[in-house]
Amino acid sequence: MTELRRAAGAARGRSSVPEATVARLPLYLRVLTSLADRAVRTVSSETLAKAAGMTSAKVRKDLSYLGSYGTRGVGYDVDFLLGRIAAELGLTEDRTVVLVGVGNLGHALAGYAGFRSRGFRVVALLDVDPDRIGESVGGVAVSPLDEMEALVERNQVTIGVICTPAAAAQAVCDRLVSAGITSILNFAPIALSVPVGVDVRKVDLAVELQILSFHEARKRSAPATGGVAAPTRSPGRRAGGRSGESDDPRLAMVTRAPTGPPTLGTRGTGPLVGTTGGTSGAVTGAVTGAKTGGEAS
Ligand SMILES: NC(=O)c1ccc[n+]([C@@H]2O[C@H](COP(=O)([O-])OP(=O)(O)OC[C@H]3O[C@@H](n4cnc5c(N)ncnc54)[C@H](O)[C@@H]3O)[C@@H](O)[C@H]2O)c1
Repeated sequence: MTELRRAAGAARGRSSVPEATVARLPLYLRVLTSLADRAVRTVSSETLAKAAGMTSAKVRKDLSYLGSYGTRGVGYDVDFLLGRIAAELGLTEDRTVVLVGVGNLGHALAGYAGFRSRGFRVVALLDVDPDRIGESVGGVAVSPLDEMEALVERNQVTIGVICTPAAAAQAVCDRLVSAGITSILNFAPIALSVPVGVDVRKVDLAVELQILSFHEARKRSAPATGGVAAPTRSPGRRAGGRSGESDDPRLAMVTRAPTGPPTLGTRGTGPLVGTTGGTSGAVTGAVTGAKTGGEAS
């Protein structure tokens, strides 16, 4: 706890950290958490890089933004680094979440234990279907949509998850924003409009599959040597480490054709492949970049 307080204090005085680095912090957090669980006290940038699927140079650069330079020959203090990253990501306090639309997807998400273990507490489930009201999912009872405002206020919720059909999503979003929600995770296949100051992230697994399909197609059309397509390598293990390396951790777990695809969208806004570090498990990949006052397409 002292470690966390120290880290939170340091975070308050921080300079701005690049968005690409912020996107990689959940990956480091996951690796460090696993090391801490095994009572590992220090870690080298090389070990961290290998586990997170990127180069050690990038790890060192990223961590330098947090004021963590490590000790030569020793590495980084795992607990301290955990605290710094948690502070940077605002994870030193639990976040409450409201989920709207408790159908197939909403059920799966609401019952996902990984949210709580990472500091996200689903405190309210909302739906319009009278048959769902009162049902308990993950220990939380489904409430009527009409109770949204009261539940958001009572639980000081700032994050909303939308799992409704697309046709209902914008209205639900507007209502969430009016109720005080300032961050939205949208699963509905629709681009949401939100006022400035509200962040939206969109998850679309179909986009992920389409991108995997793209890579499958490229693998097949890649020039074969002796009848075998050239091997693909993960960015983190690429010799030299630089060529084709992405700043986005969502690409870190993807094997790609050696030449890499042409632009698949603007970094941070386009569809990217892989597993998002902060949302692995029930929510994987397909998270488009967050934008203040609008949704990435
Ligand atoms: N992003 C992805 O990768 C992904 C994957 C699967 C589904 N989806 C999308 O997620 C959404 C939910 O899919 P599903 O399979 O769970 O559908 P579903 O029909 O099983 O569930 C939708 C739920 O939303 C509720 N609902 C409808 N209108 C509402 C409103 N105005 N307010 C509150 N609740 C409302 C319904 O009563 C229902 O319980 C859909 O938009 C679907 O396209 C996205």
